[in-house]
Amino acid sequence: MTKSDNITWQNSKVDKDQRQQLLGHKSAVLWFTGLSGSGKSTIANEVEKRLYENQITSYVLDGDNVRFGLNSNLGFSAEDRQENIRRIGEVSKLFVDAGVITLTAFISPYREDRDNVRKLLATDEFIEIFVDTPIEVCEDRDVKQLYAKARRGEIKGFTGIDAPYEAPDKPEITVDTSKQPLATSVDQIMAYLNEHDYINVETADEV
Ligand SMILES: Nc1ncnc2c1ncn2[C@@H]1O[C@H](COP(=O)(O)OS(=O)(=O)O)[C@@H](OP(=O)(O)O)[C@H]1O
Ligand SMILES: Nc1ncnc2c1ncn2[C@@H]1O[C@H](COP(=O)(O)OP(=O)(O)O)[C@@H](O)[C@H]1O
Repeated sequence: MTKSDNITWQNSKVDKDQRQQLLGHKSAVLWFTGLSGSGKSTIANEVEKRLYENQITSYVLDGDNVRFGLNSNLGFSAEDRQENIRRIGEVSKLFVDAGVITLTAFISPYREDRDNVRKLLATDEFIEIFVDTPIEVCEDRDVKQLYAKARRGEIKGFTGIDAPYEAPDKPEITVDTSKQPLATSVDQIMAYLNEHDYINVETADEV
């Protein structure tokens, strides 16, 4: 649905398949979801590094960073989170069309919002990665001291404390950073990409 009248879709002369051929690998979104502090950014950035070292074009869209720019007019109400994820879904689709392996690190707490992004893309272009780290571990880490603030009532509607997190039903990949080291999660994701023919990387490197 669009608010604008009198707009026409403009076809390009170079298509996604050609861009993928040029880059030498398929494109897709690696959609990380999980609580604040679960490890989304850490893993996404390490996977990006590993892909780069293997000459694979990738890009990380990160919750905090995108909220400084594109989504600076959005807060943390359910409606704003929905719009946040909708926009990131659309941006991810553009990146995938450009041939890039796109990694997104957003809490994306609502199942319906994530499923709407899945619907925007082809079946094999959306890879949901559930960073299933228990809240006790996230809260214990409290990287940004936000859980402490939320417990003191200084932040309202904090995910996992007084705002919901809906876990995925059937994520393509699940990692629990309280049970496995960073390198194992990175290997697991690289292996998935290799096994499903997104990339063709000979051996796993050290993280
Ligand atoms: N109320 C509330 N709830 C959850 N998180 C909060 C909140 N306020 C600020 N923050 C900080 O914002 C980061 C989450 O932004 P996202 O864009 O990923 O959130 S969402 O997907 O729209 O739910 C999140 O970053 P991460 O820790 O990287 O997940 C927090 O640092
Ligand atoms: N096995 C692990 N995998 C990923 N992160 C880990 C692990 N163990 C500890 N951490 C730490 O947990 C924190 C996760 O923070 P971050 O990646 O910013 O999470 P998120 O993006 O989900 O908010 C980082 O400080 C990271 O160093």
